[in-house]
Parts: sequence; C-alpha cells; structure tokens
Amino acid sequence: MNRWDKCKAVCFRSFKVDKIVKELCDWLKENDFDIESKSSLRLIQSENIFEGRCVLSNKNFEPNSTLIEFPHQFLINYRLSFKIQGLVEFFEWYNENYLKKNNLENHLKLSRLDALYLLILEQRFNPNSHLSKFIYSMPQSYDTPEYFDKVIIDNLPQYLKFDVEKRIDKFNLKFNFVKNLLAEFSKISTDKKVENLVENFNKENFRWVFCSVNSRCFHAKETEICDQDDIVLANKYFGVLNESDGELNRSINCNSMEEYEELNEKSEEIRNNLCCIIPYLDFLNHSNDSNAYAVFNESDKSYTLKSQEQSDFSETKLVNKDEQVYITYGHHDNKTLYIEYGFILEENIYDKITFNFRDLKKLIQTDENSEKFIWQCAIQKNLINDLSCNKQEGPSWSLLKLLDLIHIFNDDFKLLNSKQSKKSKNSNLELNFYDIQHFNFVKELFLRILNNFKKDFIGSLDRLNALSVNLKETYHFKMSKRLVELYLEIIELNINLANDEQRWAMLF
Ligand SMILES: C[S@@+](CC[C@H](N)C(=O)[O-])C[C@H]1O[C@@H](n2cnc3c(N)ncnc32)[C@H](O)[C@@H]1O
Repeated sequence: MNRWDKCKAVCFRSFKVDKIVKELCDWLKENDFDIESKSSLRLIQSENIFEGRCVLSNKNFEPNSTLIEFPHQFLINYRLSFKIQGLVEFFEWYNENYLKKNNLENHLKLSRLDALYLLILEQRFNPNSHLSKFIYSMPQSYDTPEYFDKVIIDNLPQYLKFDVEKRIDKFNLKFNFVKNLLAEFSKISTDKKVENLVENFNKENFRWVFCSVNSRCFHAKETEICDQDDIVLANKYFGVLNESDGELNRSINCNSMEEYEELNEKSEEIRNNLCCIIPYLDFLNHSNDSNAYAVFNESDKSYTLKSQEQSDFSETKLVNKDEQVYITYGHHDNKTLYIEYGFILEENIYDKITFNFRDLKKLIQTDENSEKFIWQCAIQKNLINDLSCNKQEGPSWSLLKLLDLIHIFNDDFKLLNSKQSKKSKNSNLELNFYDIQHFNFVKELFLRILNNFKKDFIGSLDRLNALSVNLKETYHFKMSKRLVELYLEIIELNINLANDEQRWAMLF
C-alpha cells in the first residue's frame, strides 16, 4: 500500500470508527457509565493502519495513576450467560442428557469459555440484545490464521504450521461439538432465542466469536468476577475449575514428555476459562514497552487501567497527552502474537525460536530407556521451560545443557570416551547439572537442529514466493512471509554464533 492509499484508508476507517465509538460511549452512558466525562481517554483509528483502533490519552499522567476504572458490571464473562433463559435451558439439558450419562473426555465437554462464546453469539443476533452496541464495536473479521487462505498455511515452515494447524483443529473440534449439541437440543426446545442461535451457529459466525474472544480478552480469577451462585452453577455445568491444577511448577512431577505436554495444555485450558472481555479496554493495543497496565481491584471488583509505576531500574514509560496508551499482552514471541492476535513486531525483544519435544527427539539416537531418562532429567531439572535461541543471546543455557545430555547418550557420537559420560549412563546422581561439559559436541547438535530448521524455512520462503500475485498482495501473506524472514534471521545469527569459536566459547 503506498502512502496515499494508506492515508485514504485511514480517513475511511476513521469515519467508521467515529460512529462505532459514539455507539459504544452511548451504550456505556445508558448503563450509567459516562466515560466521556469520567475519563481522559479517547478511542480513534491508529495512524498505523495495521494496529486498527487504539486508545489515546487526553492528558499527561503521573506514574502509577489511575487512567480509568471499569465497574464490575462491564466485565463480560460466562456468568452473564446464566441470565439468558434459552442458554440456561441448554446448559440444563446438556447436564441431564450428556454430562450425567456419558463419561466425556475433556475436549468434548462444554466449558466456561464456550458459555462466553454462546453468550456473545446469542447477543449478536438477538434484536433486543443488551450487549449489541458493544458487540458492534468489535471488528468484523480478524488477521489470525483461522482467517487465512489455506494455501498460506500449507506453505509455512513446519515450525509455524504445526501450531497453526493445532489451533485450527481445536477450533474445528469445538465448532462441530457445540453445533451438534445445539442441533440436538433444538429438537426439544421451543425457545425462540435458541432457534435464532441455532440458525446463526455456522462456521463463519463461530470463527468470528472464537477470534473475538481469544484476541480481546483479559484473564481474571473466577472468584474475582463471579458471585458464589454463579460459581455453583458453573461447577454444575462445566465442572469445578481448580485454578492451581494446571500450574507449570507442578511439571516437576511429570514422568514423561507426553505428561508434561498434557499439563501444559491443561494449564492453557484453565487460563482460557478465565477469559473476560472489558468493553473499551479491549481497544488497548500491545507493546513490549507499554506505558500502562490493567489490574483487578479487589475492594470494589472493578478493573483499573493504570500508568506504569516508577521504576528504579529502567526508565518509566509515561502516558503523555495525545499519545497512545499501550498495555502488554504478555512476553510473547512473534509466533504467539501471529497465532493469537494476528500481528507481529519487527523489533520484538521476546522473539525466539523454541524447540519442542519433536524437534529435539530427532537428535536422539539411543535406546528407549536412555531417551526416557533424558526427558525425565529435562523435566525434573527444569530445562524444559526454555529450550530456545534468540537474536541477542543465542541459545538458552537450558537448551545447551539438554544438548549436552543428549550427546552423552547419543549412539551417534562414537567419540564418546570420557569415563564420566560412561559412568553417568548408569547413574542419574553422577550427572553434572551445573556446567556444560562437551561444548564441541553441543555445538554439533545445535548446528544440526539449526540447519534442519534453515532448510525448512528456506523451502517455505521459496514456496511462498511462488504463490499467486493476488494472494501475495494480501496482508495475511505479507505478514506470514515477514515472519518467516524474521525467524530465518534468528536461525542464521545462531549458526554464525556457533561457527565463531571465540563467541561460542564465551557462552560457557
Ligand atoms: C485487544 S485488540 C486491540 C484493539 C484493536 N486494535 C481494534 O481495532 O479493535 C487486539 C488486536 O489489536 C491489534 N494489535 C494490538 N497491538 C498491536 C500492535 N502492536 N501492532 C499491530 N496490531 C496490534 C491486533 O489485531 C490484535 O488482535
């Protein structure tokens, strides 16, 4: 897009945004929250067209001041679905006919997150909806991979494709499960709202609500937002949510990588069930260097947006007049931003390549018991949480230590001759977990994995470049290609680092 096109697009969008903002502010006012008089913030179309809409400050704020407080009633989570008669009937029917009768696997159960999807969809198509003006303020479509042309996904490197496909599978599984349940329920329901919801529950609409919630939610504890009565109902329909169940610090008790990955997924699922959307605050964009943060306020159950606190260690990023207010969505690498939010950052200090179980397994050429032992050590010694390399520091210490371990047990390394290594094959206790012992072998393994990745990424770039001209004009294509290039840069920088004897030796 050239500068003129960009300018035209911004003007057009700004016009639309004004109308959306007005509706949203009117809606808040109708619900006793006059945001225009209460706050020093305003919503506009960002000058960076790819950022969409954004929140701007009308004045300078001191560090640690309150920018705005959102009353509890505007925190939208599953509990509001219990106020909709048709949905409550559906949950009751599901409880009686499914939950009690079948021993369902977790992914085939309704969850709190599904209740939030259903609430927003029901309200979107309900002519008397309480939330319709807020829902109108949400984007009509998204830039997350659920919206991509499949050809783009098919031609991504395995590193990205695997997670993108996993996400799309999850979406499809959820869609089919809820659709079938609703279809069965509609046979016995006479509620007009349910009829309406079933009619509108198609793939396109579910995709929209799936992405709306996932890319615009905050996370808040159930006990912070819900009354005890809501929690009792939620436990009945969706099971008890033990918020500490999925905590990763319990990974230490895992005995295998499969168990560890399961725990990881469970922890993500629990977090997803804590999703809540806060109108207006869902317009805040992300920066790694944010000037604000949002926090739950226990005393009055409100959600507060605050300017950053003064820090003794780094320069405090201030909220200044007419500048954008940013929060941080988390210390996300570009793969996560791409999949969860549909954008990437050119300069992302948290960007890295994280090697997973399957990538590293390819390096292990040993017997089953030794392999099991390697993974158990990796989990128990907590190496598993950061098996990555980045642009600034190269490989993480955990990755180097794991490669050191892999090398000791690898039949491939015929040079293996140190007494310590042979002894350590038989005894966990004798393994040294504090230093890396064989940095030349580690280098060889590191280069093996990087070169595999490089081949995959270069192949992907070639295939992407060969796609049709029309597709290459799309934002989804451009963002995907740029992401592949940025990762290729990380791979090449790390290959150079490993090949530079002096710099490599300095890592140990
Ligand atoms: C919570 S919403 C923020 C409001 C959004 N800009 C809008 O117009 O509704 C999150 C979405 O904003 C966009 N976004 C947020 N931060 C961004 C950034 N730093 N660069 C580009 N897009 C960003 C992405 O599309 C993301 O999925």
